[in-house]
Amino acid sequence: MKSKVCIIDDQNSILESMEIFFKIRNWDVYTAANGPDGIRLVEQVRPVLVILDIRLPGMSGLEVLEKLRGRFPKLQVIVITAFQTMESTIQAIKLGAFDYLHKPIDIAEMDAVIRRLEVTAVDQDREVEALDQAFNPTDHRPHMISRSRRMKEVFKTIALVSESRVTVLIQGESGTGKELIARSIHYNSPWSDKPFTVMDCSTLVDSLVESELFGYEKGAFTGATDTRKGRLELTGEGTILFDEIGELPLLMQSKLLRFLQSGEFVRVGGDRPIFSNARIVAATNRNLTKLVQEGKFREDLYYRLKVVTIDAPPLRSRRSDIPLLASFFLQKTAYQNVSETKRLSPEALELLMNYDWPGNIRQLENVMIRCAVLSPSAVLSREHAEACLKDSPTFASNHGSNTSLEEVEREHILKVLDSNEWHLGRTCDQLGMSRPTLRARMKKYGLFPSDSRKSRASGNMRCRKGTGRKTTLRPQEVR
Ligand SMILES: Nc1ncnc2c1ncn2[C@@H]1O[C@H](COP(=O)(O)OP(=O)(O)OP(=O)(O)O)[C@@H](O)[C@H]1O
Repeated sequence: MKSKVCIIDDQNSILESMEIFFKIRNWDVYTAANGPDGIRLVEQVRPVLVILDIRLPGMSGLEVLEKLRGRFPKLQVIVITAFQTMESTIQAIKLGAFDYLHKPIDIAEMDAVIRRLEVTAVDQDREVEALDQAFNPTDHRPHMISRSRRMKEVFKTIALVSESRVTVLIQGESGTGKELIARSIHYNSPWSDKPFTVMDCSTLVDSLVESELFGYEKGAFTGATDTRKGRLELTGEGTILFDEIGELPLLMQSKLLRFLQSGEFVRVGGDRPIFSNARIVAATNRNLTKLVQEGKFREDLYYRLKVVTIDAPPLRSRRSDIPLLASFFLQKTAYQNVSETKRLSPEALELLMNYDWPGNIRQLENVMIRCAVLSPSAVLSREHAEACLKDSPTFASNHGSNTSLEEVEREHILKVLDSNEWHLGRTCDQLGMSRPTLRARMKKYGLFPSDSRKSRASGNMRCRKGTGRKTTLRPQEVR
């Protein structure tokens, strides 16, 4: 089926040349010479694209744009202006025009805009439409956005473990979505109406950990003027997440182990054992096996926790998720700020796809919020995305030139392997390499799927914990 375009312009010569331009590109073309006729035409024809002159007799192009935007939010509009006034251009972009062109129209420029629009419209519309269904602001369940093969495995495990109450250990770099995975387990379980509680083991002072977790009796220590329930008790039959479990002090590790073995604990200053049926999930961005070897983490506790383990993959090993996540965060920001959803230009998307994201999804979320809020236009340019990224701690090191050719080649091959989820055929196509050459290079550089994370992690700075973390808690949640 042909795509439809409506051209609204009062100049006959423009209508005619535009009609030819689109017809030879296999579009169905409809024309109108003024605003009211144009609006009626769009209502009848329902095109995917409108080419709109800003200066029209009677009703101005901006008024037409505003009316069309309100009624057809997904309609793409390219505005044409003979007068290069910044105000009307800015106004048009603010009102959601996809792009603008100046008269006299340069065919090459027009072609480039249409190509960009087609890529954006096809790729992003399909995704944003899918996201429209996923993004429901009144639905408070956690939304995990992904289409990558690696995350499908995670989703499967979440589905399987959520039906039971087994202990789950979630491992992964900072910002990979470990807490979101824990929430998904809880909210997909039969106990989703019970509380979800977070015990952040890294931020608590040693002496406070025990009373925070188990609670205390009145008079247990100076300042204990009342009896207080700890997080375990507050969790009831719900789920308690031990975030950054690797940071738990050794003394508390043995107390937690005792609880895991018996299901019972005692409040600080108390003597009555209390039974808890809370579901335990632990998360860590540290290598627990290494901590065990170094004597910093109890081996028996480690095995108690890892009944089921889930590995949250770093974003750079599932680059196919980047467009979807970026669109999701733009949409979320627009909803939170009651503004229009910004879109990524293909060039901006390319930049995001080639970046390594050492701070993972949290970093991408922060960059997209910054882009959405600071971008003056509805379509984010590469330059703008670059400016928003540039404050990221590792951007410079990602783009530095102080590396040998071999290092660059290794990095590039690894990046393409990652983005194709280690599918060798697709990687060969993209690299323009034969399969034996690719295999030889992989051998030379020691690239194997399981090494993907290790080989990169060493060079990357970690995002500081807490940046961009949501602080709003739902009624059933306790932090
Ligand atoms: N698949 C996803 N879809 C949408 N948002 C996601 C996804 N994964 C993570 N996020 C978002 O990214 C941010 C970081 O996620 P989260 O806090 O779960 O990471 P984390 O691994 O627990 O980080 P840390 O180790 O620093 O505690 C959150 O705002 C979260 O909502």
